[in-house]
Amino acid sequence: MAEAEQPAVVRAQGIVKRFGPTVALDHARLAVRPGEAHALVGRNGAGKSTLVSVLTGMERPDEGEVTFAGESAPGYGDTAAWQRKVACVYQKSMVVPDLTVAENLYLNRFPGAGRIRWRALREDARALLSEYGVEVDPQARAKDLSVEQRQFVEIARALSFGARLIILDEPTAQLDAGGIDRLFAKLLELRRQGVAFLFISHHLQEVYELCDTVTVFRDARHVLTAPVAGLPKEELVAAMTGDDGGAPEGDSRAVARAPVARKEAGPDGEPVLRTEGLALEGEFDPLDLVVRPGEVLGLAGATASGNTAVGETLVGLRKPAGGRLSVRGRPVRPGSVPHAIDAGIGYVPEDRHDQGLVLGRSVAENATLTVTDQLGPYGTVLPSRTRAFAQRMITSLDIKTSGPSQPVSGLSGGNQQKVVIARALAREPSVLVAIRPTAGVDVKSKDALLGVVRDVAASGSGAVIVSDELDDLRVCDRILAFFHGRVVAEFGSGWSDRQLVAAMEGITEPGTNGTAGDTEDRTEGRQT
Ligand SMILES: Nc1ncnc2c1ncn2[C@@H]1O[C@H](COP(=O)(O)OP(=O)(O)OP(=O)(O)O)[C@@H](O)[C@H]1O
Repeated sequence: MAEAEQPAVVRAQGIVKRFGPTVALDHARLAVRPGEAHALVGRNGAGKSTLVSVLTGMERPDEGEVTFAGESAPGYGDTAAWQRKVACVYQKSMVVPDLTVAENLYLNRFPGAGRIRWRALREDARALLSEYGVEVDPQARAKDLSVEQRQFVEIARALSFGARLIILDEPTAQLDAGGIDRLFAKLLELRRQGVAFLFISHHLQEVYELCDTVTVFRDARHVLTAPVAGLPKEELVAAMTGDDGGAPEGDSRAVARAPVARKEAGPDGEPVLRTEGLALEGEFDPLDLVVRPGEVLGLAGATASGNTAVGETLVGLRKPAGGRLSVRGRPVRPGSVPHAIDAGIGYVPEDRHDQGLVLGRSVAENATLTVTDQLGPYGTVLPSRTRAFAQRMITSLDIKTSGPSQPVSGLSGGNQQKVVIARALAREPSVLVAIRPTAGVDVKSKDALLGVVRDVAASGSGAVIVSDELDDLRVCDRILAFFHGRVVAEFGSGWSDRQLVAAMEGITEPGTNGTAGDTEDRTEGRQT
C-alpha cells in the first residue's frame, strides 16, 4: 500500500480482537499519516471503539501489530510510554472532577522529586495552557469546567505528553454549535502544527467538514479508506451499511415524511399530554403544552436553553416550581419518576450510562426493567417470557448482540442506546419523551430509531423529542424552539435548517413565529 514518504504516525495491521464468541475486530487495519485528519466511521458495533482501545494500549489484540512512526508499540501496561504516543479524548471525561485543572494536567507526573511545589505547578500549568491557546484558569476545579473547556484541557494534556496523535471519540456529542466551531478551529490550528487526528463520529457532515481521509469499518472489518473530497455521501453510507439502500445522513426526511397512518387527531381528540403553567425557576418560564394522539412534538434548543429541563420535568426527574401535568386527562404527580411511568410516560434519557442502564445486567433484564409485572404471574418473573420479550425488541430495533442474555456492558454504545429505547417502549407508553435519542447512534439505526418514534405516534400515542439535532427534529410534526428558558418560535412543517438553527441561537427571523406551517392553537401560548 503506497503511503506518503514519512511513516504513518500510527499503523495497525491484521488486528484481531475477540470477546468470547464476538469477533470485534477481524484482521482490521488503519494508518494515519502525520498531520492528517482521518475519520473512522461505521455502524454501531462495527469495531471502532475496540480499535481505539487497541491503539491506546488499553486492550491487547489477539493478533496483529501496531506501530507508531514505524516503531513497535510500547509494552502493554507501560501507560506512560503509550501516553507519549497517543491520547484519546472520550465523550466521558477522563479528568478527575475534584482536582484542579493544574493537578489534572500533571496527574501522576508531578514535576520535580519529593514535595510538590504547588505554586510552580500552577505556573507550569498556566504556561502549558497558554502554549496551546487554552483559556482556562489552572486553579478551577475540573468539575466546574464546561464540556468544551474540559476537552481543551484534555487535548493540551495529551500534547504535553508529546503525543502527535489525538483520537477524538464523538467529541461533538455534548457541544452546542458554538462549541463545535471552536473545537474545529482548534483542531485545524493544531493540524497546521503537524498534529494528526483520528476522528470518530456518526455525524457525517462533520467528517466532510474536518477530515481529509476516511476509513470505514463494517462488521469488524476494514472496508474502505479514501480521500473525503470526491467521495459522495451516498457511497460512504453504502460502504458503512454494505448495501446501497442506506439513506444518507440528513435524509431522515424520508422517515419523517413517510406516510403515517394516524389515529384521529381532530381538535377534540383528547391530548395525550398537557401541561398548564408548568415552570421551573431558573430553567424555564411557565409553559402550556399540548401533545395530541399521533403527534410528535419537538422541543428544540441549544445547551441550557431550557428544553432538556422541560423534558426532565415531564418525566418526573425534576420537580416543577408550579403548574400541572396530565396524561390522557389524568393528573400526574409532578417530580416523581415512578408516577410518570405509571401514568404512561416513557422516557429515553440523554445519558444512558447515568440514567439508562444497569451495565452488568443482560440485554433482556435491562429491556424489561419497567415491565417486570407483566413477565409472570403473582409478581414472579419468568425467564422464558423475559427472553422472548427481549428477543422481540432485539429484532424490531435491530440490536446487535449475541443474544438476550449478553450483558449490556458488552454492547457498543449505539446498541446500548437501543436497549434504553426498548425499555422505554416496553410499557407501551401514552407518550414517549426522548432526550437526544440518537446520540451515538449510526446513520442507518438513527433512521430506524426515529422511525420507531414515529410508529409510537402512529399507534395513537404521542411523542416528545428534546434535541438540538436537526435530524431528530425532522421527524417532528411541530417544533417549539427554546432560548433562555422561553419558547421563541414555533414551526409546523416546511421549516428550513437555517430558520430553526437561527431560532435555537436566539435569532428569531421575521415571520417565523407560528407561521411556518400548521401550528394552529396547539400551544396555548403564554410564552409565544
Ligand atoms: N468488553 C466487551 N465484551 C464483549 N463484547 C464487546 C466488548 N467490547 C466490545 N464488544 C463487542 O464488540 C463489537 C464491536 O464493538 P465496538 O464498541 O468496538 O463498536 P463501535 O463501532 O465502537 O460501535 P458504536 O458506534 O456503537 O460505539 C460489538 O459487537 C460489541 O458488542
